[in-house]
Amino acid sequence: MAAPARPLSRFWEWGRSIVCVGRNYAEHAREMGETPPCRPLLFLKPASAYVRPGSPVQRPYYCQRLHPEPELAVVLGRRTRAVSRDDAMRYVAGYALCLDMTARDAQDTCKARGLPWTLAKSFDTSCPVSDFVPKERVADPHRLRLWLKVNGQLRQEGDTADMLFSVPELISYISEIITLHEGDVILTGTPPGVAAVEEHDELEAGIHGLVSMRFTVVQQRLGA
Ligand SMILES: O=C([O-])CC(=O)C(=O)O
Ligand SMILES: [Mg+2]
Repeated sequence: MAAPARPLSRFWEWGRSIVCVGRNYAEHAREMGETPPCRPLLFLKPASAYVRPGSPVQRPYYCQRLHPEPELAVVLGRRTRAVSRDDAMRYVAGYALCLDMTARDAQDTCKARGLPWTLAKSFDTSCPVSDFVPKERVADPHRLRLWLKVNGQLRQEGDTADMLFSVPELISYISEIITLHEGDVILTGTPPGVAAVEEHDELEAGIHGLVSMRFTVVQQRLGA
């Protein structure tokens, strides 16, 4: 039998929407000087933000403070529109680890001026993505440990148990606003401990016992 034209194991090649949740861990909201939100904060990345191991992560030319945010990514398996919390998990095909690469200085400027976060969050290579983990390998997405090492040193670690809004709550809430499709992804927010990385740094991140990935940071140079 021919392989499916759009295998979920390579969702980054054809999935369309990357819906990101911000401040979904109270401690990260606080370290950003924000109060934990009473409903999920949403923003988007384009599909061109995906980058796979083997290619570098760019620090944009306008950025001095690039923060990698390790996050559990939920991959949808079919069209998901206004689903209830009780039904939501039936729409999940699997998971991945993504880095929500953030130009923190650009974000600070956007926040101060009341502007959207596009320059801070949506640039090329702003979504490094691991291999796909089928849902059968994850008994409970709220019992996972996320980690990030920079140049071999542990930089950030957190438990998905500490999310403010659970995976079914996020799917239900988002799907009432944005119709999701097979291969689309929800990034569920980062635990606390974010810090800047520099050109040539080696990033390694993963979900304990499930998946890991490596990337090198390069400086974007216009015209190069
Ligand atoms: O940039 C931020 O602080 C918001 C965000 O993406 C997160 O909490 O994961
Ligand atoms: Mg994030």
